[in-house]
Amino acid sequence: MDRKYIDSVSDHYRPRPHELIHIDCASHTYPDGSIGIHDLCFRVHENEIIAVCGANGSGKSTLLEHLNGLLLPSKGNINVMGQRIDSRTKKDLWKNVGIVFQRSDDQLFAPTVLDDVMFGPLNLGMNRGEAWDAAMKALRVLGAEELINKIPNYLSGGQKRLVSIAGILAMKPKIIALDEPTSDLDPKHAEIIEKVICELKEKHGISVVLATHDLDLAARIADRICIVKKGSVIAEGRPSEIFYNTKLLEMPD
Ligand SMILES: Nc1ncnc2c1ncn2[C@@H]1O[C@H](COP(=O)(O)OP(=O)(O)OP(=O)(O)O)[C@@H](O)[C@H]1O
Repeated sequence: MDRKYIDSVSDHYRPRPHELIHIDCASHTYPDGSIGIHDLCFRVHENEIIAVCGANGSGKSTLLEHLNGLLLPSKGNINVMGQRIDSRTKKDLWKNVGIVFQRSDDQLFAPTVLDDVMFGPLNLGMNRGEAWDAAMKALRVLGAEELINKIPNYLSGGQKRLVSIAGILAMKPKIIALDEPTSDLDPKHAEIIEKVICELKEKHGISVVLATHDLDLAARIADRICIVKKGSVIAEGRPSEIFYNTKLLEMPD
């Protein structure tokens, strides 16, 4: 693995929180031969916010989709809470790891917001009463309960984002991955999403992995930043370690 750029000041001297996900991906190659990620090692610990940052096409979304087994390494392993994930076991992951996609339209399809948010819990085997409770609780956490009877298609971009997050939260996952959660949002909605991400960790003990181009957001809320370049993690550490590393910031794309 080419780790020559990895920041050696990383956090080996800090107490290690419990590891939830460990991805060791020698490569993920798409059917057309494009390499999405390679030589990449990525860990998610209990109760942390990780920001994955990098240029367009650097592999952020590909990495996120490995977190819940939506994609599997062509060569390599994923371990989630001690279980090795393969095509047979990946379904077990879906209740523990939820992904909110970059385009909310990819996720919303039911006739009403409530149906949409209840879909995941019902799919996990909750009865209608339990699914209703889980959906309403998730919508309340996001301050979006007044949207329950709306048609998802007609929501604003910010509302769609909130409902997409609610749909994942209602499944009570331990980890949530958010792909570009604040892109296309006005400052007010971006601020709501930022607050929600912090609360997911602080009040609900959920670990959050976000892929973002917004370095200010990453610096404000992440416990750890991973910089991805051309499919590999080239540096990781606390925001202060990453953003004061001028050598790293001056590296060309
Ligand atoms: N379905 C696919 N088929 C073929 N190649 C793909 C596919 N999805 C992604 N890729 C390729 O994999 C590489 C990584 O793409 P990825 O979408 O993970 O990057 P990203 O960092 O999320 O980009 P962006 O910031 O633009 O969303 C790119 O070269 C991309 O062209």
